[in-house]
Amino acid sequence: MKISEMIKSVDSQNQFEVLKNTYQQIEYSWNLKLNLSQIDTSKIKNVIVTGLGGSAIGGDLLINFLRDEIKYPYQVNRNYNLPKYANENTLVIASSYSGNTEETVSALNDAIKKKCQVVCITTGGKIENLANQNSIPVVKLLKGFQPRYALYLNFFALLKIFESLILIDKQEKIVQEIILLLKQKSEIYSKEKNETLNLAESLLGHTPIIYAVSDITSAVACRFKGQFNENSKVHAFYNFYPELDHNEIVGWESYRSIMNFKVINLLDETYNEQIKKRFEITSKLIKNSGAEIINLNSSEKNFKVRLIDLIYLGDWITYYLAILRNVDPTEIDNINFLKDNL
Ligand SMILES: O=P(O)(O)OC[C@H]1O[C@H](O)[C@H](O)[C@@H](O)[C@@H]1O
Repeated sequence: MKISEMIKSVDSQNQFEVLKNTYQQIEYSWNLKLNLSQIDTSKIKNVIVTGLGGSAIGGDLLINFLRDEIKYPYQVNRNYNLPKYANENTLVIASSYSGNTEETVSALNDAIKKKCQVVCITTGGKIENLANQNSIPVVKLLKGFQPRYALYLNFFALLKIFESLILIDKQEKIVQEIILLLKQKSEIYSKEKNETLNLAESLLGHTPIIYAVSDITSAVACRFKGQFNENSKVHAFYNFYPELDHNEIVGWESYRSIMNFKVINLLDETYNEQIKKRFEITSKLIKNSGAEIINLNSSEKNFKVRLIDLIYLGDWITYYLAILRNVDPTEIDNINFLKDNL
């Protein structure tokens, strides 16, 4: 059966179109007119982004994206409460696409209690209500997406907040480059035959293990894993160099091919030379133990563009893996069951 026919029969909410139009999410968020006059930038000493799932990954991605630019201690919080140090000198960005994720609502309440300076990113829900009641600025996202498919809305809104508060330099040029790239890639990846579909085919029947590098490509690995879980409904695991060379590498000694792992190395030219060697040596050991490896990298010139290029690549691979496995890339039954029973 042709892939376009398979898509018609399993993709209930047309995520194919959502993926194709991803660049429009960036345009939307980047063109937002923000009013953040309540925030006193001179008081900010540290920043916390609080959220879960796709909304937390937006926060993680900022660490990778701005790794040479953020001048403040910065943390992503994925829990009901904020860390003890949060106070009036903390900028808290509460990020929830739906506005109803209970951990984020609770963390927002904590931020209000601790008198932090707060900005919310959401489409509405409880987060928007709480923000309105407490005169907190809200950056409103476009409605109608599954939260994880709205990562680009979320991430570029976050970036815009940083830029508007002059916590970082202007990002205009790079954002326009990214928009252009995703426009081009969307044409390629939506073709009947394309590399993301081939990669998905090569992963059928395997458990992906994604390896990246701390603080450089770590958010991309986390995104890949989450998308394999939620879109393709498979287990996936991720880890980072150099840490994995101090523990996980030993686990490969007892690997058996029946386990069907497939390693995805996320490579980048900016990695430290020793890190590159670590990838080579560790990959040799993995191959010797019987597992296959897929090397992925982006050939774009700019590091920030490469990061988004890889994220977009992963979004398509995990989407096609869902289609090939005949599972709906929208449905997340176990998460719904859990939420109904909490
Ligand atoms: O961004 P939010 O609406 O707070 O959602 C946060 C997360 O919640 C759920 O568990 C979804 O399945 C995830 O895909 C989502 O990223």
